Amino acid sequence: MTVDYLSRIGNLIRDARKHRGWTQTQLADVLGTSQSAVNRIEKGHQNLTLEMLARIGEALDSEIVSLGGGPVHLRVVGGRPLSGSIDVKSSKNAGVALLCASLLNKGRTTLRKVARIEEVNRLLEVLNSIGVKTTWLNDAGDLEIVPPAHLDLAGMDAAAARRTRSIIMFLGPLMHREDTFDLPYAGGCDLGTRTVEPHMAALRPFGLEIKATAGEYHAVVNRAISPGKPIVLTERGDTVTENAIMAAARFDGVTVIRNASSNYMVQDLCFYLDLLGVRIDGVGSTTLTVHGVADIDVDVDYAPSEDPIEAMSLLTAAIVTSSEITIRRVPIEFMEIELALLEEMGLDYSRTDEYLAENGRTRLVDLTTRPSELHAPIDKIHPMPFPGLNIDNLPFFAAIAATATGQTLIHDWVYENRAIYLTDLNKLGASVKLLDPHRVMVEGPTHFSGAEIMCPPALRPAVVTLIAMMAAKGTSVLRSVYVINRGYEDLATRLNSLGAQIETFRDI
Ligand SMILES: CC(=O)N[C@H]1[C@@H](OP(=O)(O)OP(=O)(O)OC[C@H]2O[C@@H](n3ccc(=O)[nH]c3=O)[C@H](O)[C@@H]2O)O[C@H](CO)[C@@H](O)[C@@H]1O
Ligand SMILES: C=C(OP(=O)(O)O)C(=O)O
Repeated sequence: MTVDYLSRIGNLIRDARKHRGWTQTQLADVLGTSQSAVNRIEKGHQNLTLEMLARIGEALDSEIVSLGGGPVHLRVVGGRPLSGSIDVKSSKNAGVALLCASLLNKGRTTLRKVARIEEVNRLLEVLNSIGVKTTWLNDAGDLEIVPPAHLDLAGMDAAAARRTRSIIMFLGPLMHREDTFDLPYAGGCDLGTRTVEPHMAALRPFGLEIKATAGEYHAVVNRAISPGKPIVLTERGDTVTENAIMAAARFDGVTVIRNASSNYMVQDLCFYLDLLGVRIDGVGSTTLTVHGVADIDVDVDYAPSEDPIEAMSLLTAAIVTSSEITIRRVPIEFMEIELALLEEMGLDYSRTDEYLAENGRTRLVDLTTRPSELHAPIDKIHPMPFPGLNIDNLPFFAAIAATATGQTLIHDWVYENRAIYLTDLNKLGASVKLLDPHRVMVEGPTHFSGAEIMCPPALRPAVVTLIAMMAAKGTSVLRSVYVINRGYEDLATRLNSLGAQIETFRDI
């Protein structure tokens, strides 16, 4: 290996170790070596065997290099303006909720234009392993789901289940089918600890008791227990609301859920359940009244709405590359605050009149961006449960703030371990200062320049890094991008259709 290659690998190992939150000593302990050896490796001063590389990759849960069949990387030639139009795809978060909700129905569910993303693939693997028949009907992403009379829960593909957090949404539907069942712990992005306690509290009034031991949730349903009063969620979380709704959907009675999330994926779930005969009053508000039905056996066809987070991602790509593009099919109700803030920062754009999504409910517009001189907002930027600036859209403001003149404070109060990944933008020439685990100060404007970076193990920060690379002069490499494919379908190809130059590659 040449010295240059060794130092590149060393940098990737250092990034992967830091993403894990480990010190050099912690990594050394796992590898059975010394801290000084790890230090030499990271500096590129140590020859490495392939075996050692594989052990490091395993320890850090991040394949540093691989031979064929391994992780996918992206090579980005930046500094190219974008042009043309692009359609927003349906959302990951409605997609996964509806896959879980299909378990409430004995009949066939057909979902239209489901985003073909890794998160969906993992859930399909889980569903198939327990006996659910799923078929992609065409290239448009129409998906047919036919549940079996009896689920084979013992056959569950635990490895696939552990790679998603969405598996947590099996709790609500499964409690109607089984008296006892086990589920692997929910996984997903590395964003710090994400509690499941609110899920347990929301489902307890329906008689579901969950014990967590040895990497599994053990669920027992006591059918003598039913909610006698409104269920008050302790957090206005999206998946916890969905679990409560799915528990209520087949509870033979009326359930009131307060402090419910009214976010986009919750609305899609309610619209789907409506087609199944479950009436839900208050959709779009924080009090939902669910009129459950004990048995659901309906052949149903539903088209989940477009993804506001993908819309924000595309908008960010346009802003940081100073481009004029049209983003079609933007679910405007879930982007209004983001757009209001961007207007305040000086974004010049236009929008069409509203039209309806295929679900007949969600309001869409097309947005056309124009190159703009942005300035930092006066106040800090922070997310809130809907209606607020979307929690998943917050990271995009780091890249936008980096192109704006002045200092922007971004406060990510929600996730314990997400703001830190935004400092990866510094490798591309930005000035992002981590003030504490939840706040970063971004100083712009930035002239991004290319770099090789290990993908942060969190979806949105990873896409923010990719987008900054599109604005960076020169060539960048983003390594191990599974996490991006978890939430975006064919992102590189679709950005290329707008004029980006992103090549997908693997190691030899
Ligand atoms: C499959 C899916 O739909 N995933 C979304 C869902 O995950 P999900 O619903 O699983 O989100 P979590 O329950 O993990 O909530 C995210 C974090 O926010 C905190 N929290 C949330 C609400 C609240 O009122 N107070 C509070 O403190 C939670 O403690 C947690 O730390 O919602 C998240 C927050 O919008 C999004 O990032 C995810 O994309
Ligand atoms: C955190 C996210 O999703 P998940 O709940 O799937 O981890 C996200 O979409 O940014």
